[in-house]
Amino acid sequence: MKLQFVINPISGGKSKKRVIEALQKHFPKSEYEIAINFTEKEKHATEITQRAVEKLVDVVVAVGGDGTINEVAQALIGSEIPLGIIPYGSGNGLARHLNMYASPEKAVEIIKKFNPQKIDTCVINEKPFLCTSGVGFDAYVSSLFAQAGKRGFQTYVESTLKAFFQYKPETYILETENGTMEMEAFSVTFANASQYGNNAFIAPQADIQDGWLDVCVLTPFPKWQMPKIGLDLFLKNLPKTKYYQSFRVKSVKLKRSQAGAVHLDGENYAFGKELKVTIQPQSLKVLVA
Ligand SMILES: Nc1ncnc2c1ncn2[C@@H]1O[C@H](COP(=O)(O)OP(=O)(O)OP(=O)(O)O)[C@@H](O)[C@H]1O
Repeated sequence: MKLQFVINPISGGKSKKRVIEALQKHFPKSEYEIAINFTEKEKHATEITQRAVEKLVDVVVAVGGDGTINEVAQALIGSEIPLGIIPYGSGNGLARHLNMYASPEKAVEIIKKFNPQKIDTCVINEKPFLCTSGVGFDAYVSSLFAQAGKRGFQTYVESTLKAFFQYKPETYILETENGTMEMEAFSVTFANASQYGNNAFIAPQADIQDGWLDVCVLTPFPKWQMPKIGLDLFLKNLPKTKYYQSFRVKSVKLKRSQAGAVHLDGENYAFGKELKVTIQPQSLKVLVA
C-alpha cells in the first residue's frame, strides 16, 4: 500500500515529533510504501498531493488542521484517491465532525482500517471548502487570527474577544433557488460540516453527506447576549435562539456593499462584493472510523 503523508509543521502550534514516531512504528517498510513531506508554505500541500496523485498512491494523509486538509483535498476532489486525516490543527472542524478527533495513534488505526466514505464539498467563488465558510463576525475573527502571528486555541479566544469589541454587523442580500432576501446579519455561514472547529457548532443540523448546503444567519443581538450565544454555540443550542435562522440550498449568492473578509475552513481571505457558493455532492472520499 502506497501512502503519502503531508505534514504541516506549524499547524496548531504543535510539534509533530509524536506523529512521526507513530508513522515509523505503525507503517513498517516491509508492508507499506510511505512518503512523508513537510509543507514549507501556503498551497504547498496541494502541490505535494498533486504529485502523489500522479504517482497513483492509495491514500494522501493530511497531518494538520482544516487549512492543511483543505489544501490536500483540493487535489483529491473528484478523484478516487481518499483523504486520510491525522488531526493536528487549532480547530480540527472536519475531524471533529466525523468523530475522528483523537490521538495520532487512533488516527493511524483509522487509516489502516481503510474505510473510504464519500462526503460533499463546497465551492465559494471557485475556492473549495470542506467545513464552513462565511462572512461577518467569524470572518472578522479569522482576519484577526491571521494577523496575530501565532496559532492555537488560545489565539482563537483572544481574536474572538478583540473582534467582539470592534465588529459592526453589515447588510447582505441572499439569493437562492427559493427567493431573495435582504437582511442585516451578525454573521452568515455556509456550512457543509456542523462546526467551525473546537466543537463550536454553528450548524448542529448539518449533514456532510446529504448534498445540501446549510446557510446559517445570526441576526444582530444585544452585546449582553454574547455569553449566552457563545454557550449556545458550544451546546448545539443556537437553532433555539431567536437570532438564528438556517435554510438548506444547493447554491446561494451573497451580495454586500463592499469587498471584505471571508473565512474558508478557518483561513482568512478577502473576496469581492459578490460571493457564489455551491455544493458538490459526494465529491471527496475520506477514510473514516
Ligand atoms: N511551513 C509553513 N509555514 C507557514 N505556513 C504554512 C506552512 N505550511 C503550511 N502553511 C499554512 O498553514 C495554514 C494553517 O494550517 P492549518 O489550518 O492546518 O492549521 P491551524 O490553522 O492551526 O488549524 P485549524 O485550521 O484546524 O484551525 C495553512 O493555510 C497552510 O497554507
